[in-house]
Amino acid sequence: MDANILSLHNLLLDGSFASKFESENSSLPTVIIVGGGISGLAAARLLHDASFKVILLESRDRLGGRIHTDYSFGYPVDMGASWLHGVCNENPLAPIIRSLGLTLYRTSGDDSVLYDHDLESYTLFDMDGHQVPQRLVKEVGDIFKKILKETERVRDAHADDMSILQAIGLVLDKHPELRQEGLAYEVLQWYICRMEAWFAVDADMISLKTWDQEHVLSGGHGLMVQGYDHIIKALAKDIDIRLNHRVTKICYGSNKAMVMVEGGRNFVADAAIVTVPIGVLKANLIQFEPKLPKWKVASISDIGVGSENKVALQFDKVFWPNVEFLGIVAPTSYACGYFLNLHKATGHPVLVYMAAGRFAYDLEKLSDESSANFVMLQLKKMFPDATEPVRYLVSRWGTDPNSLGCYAHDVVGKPEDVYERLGAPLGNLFFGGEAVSMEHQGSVHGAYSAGVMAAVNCQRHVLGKLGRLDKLQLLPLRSEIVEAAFPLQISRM
Ligand SMILES: Cc1cc2nc3c(=O)[nH]c(=O)nc-3n(C[C@H](O)[C@H](O)[C@H](O)COP(=O)(O)OP(=O)(O)OC[C@H]3O[C@@H](n4cnc5c(N)ncnc54)[C@H](O)[C@@H]3O)c2cc1C
Repeated sequence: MDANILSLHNLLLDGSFASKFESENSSLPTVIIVGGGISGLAAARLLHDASFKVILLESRDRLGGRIHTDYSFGYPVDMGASWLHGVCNENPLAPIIRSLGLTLYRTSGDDSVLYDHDLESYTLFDMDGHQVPQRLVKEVGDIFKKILKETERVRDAHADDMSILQAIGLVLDKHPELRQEGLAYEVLQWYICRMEAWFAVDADMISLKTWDQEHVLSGGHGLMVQGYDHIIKALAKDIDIRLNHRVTKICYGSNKAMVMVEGGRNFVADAAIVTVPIGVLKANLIQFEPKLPKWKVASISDIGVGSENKVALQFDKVFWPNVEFLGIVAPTSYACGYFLNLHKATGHPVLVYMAAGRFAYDLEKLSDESSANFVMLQLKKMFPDATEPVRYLVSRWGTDPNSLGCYAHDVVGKPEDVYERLGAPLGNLFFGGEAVSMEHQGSVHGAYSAGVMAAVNCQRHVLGKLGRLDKLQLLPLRSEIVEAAFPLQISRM
């Protein structure tokens, strides 16, 4: 018997059918969306605008997921995503950003070896607080580029994948002239630290085969000056959203989908779209009935997830130089650190310390106060006269049960088709979320596109079942958003 029917049958038998279901007494096609991040909201928006009845279930008491704009400093500070990667009209988020009139502060142009920053936008310090000469920063940056270029030869020479750290080791064995010593070695470690931040894992976990294979959108990288959550609010307008609804079980198949939440309430619809983070899927926090097939389970375990955390410090006055990034170099990439200077982009006296990979997980072992103290020690190395922060915020993306990591990455030796398998629908169950994005995992625009794609596939499936395919509507957004013709507003002071 179909698992859905079996579940319904069991509920009828124990007499709890009527009380347990929030049944949709409507002739409209119905879809339940699990997760209220950008991906779930993009899916909800599309289906709502296509006249579907949509219910979005979100476990937290807020929307946005890994987009979290905090206002407790009195102005927006993004504790999750903060950059638009690809400041160009091809970015699927560009129409919404334009229509909302949001400003972007561009921190790098195309092809920066630091991904989201230009080489010259940094001021680096050594562990004793001495500023690293800018000439050295630039020279080592160019050497780092050469080393990375040489890793392409290592890739060509080896059929099996290896970590980028291993490949860098092989390059330095073959080209001892590229080896660095003393302060230059520490600056090189700092570049590796920045690379680790992009993937949110340490260099021994970054895949040599795929690290540079992403088709990065053009236009460089821009900070969302007014905060990312304006996009969330715009997408959420008029959607039936149920906060504090943690989904524990999803029954799917060929007829109805049934979604159960903590506390025993159930929701039934024609289909469901799951957009919870890959970390949540990995931890089996949601039970599926029937069980997910082996190939789907394997895709979940074959996709990696890393962590990144931020400690945002608000000061009463600015005591640091007017550069975009302040960094500390150290003998290992683990011990290197850096601060994003929000003052440069927003005018607010805020520094955001960013930690990635194993260090991000280790930081979560500390209390908020200890994290802030640790970060202040780093800052005081650079600026002995640094004042104490007025307020601070600390993220915990790695251990928060609603995220369990920051975003997906390719593991070393990644099987070819993991993302296709993760995204493949199962009957009336569809998968969205950043990890499903074929080309842009780990990004807001990738998550958005994955949500749109899941909604389009879901819409086709449901209308096909109802014999109403003529009603298929592929418009990804409300027409007033799509038609907004303002240019992207980009600045760099
Ligand atoms: C620190 C950090 C920095 C980042 N920086 C950038 C950046 O600068 N630029 C960029 O493009 N990307 C960045 N990213 C990545 C980007 O934030 C994500 O790729 C994107 O926001 C993911 O969206 P999503 O909808 O797929 O997932 P999420 O936003 O995580 O949404 C999933 C939702 O599901 C909910 N949920 C979980 N479990 C359940 C359950 N059982 N039942 C119901 N709901 C549940 C969660 O609460 C969450 O709201 C960053 C991420 C982090 C953590």
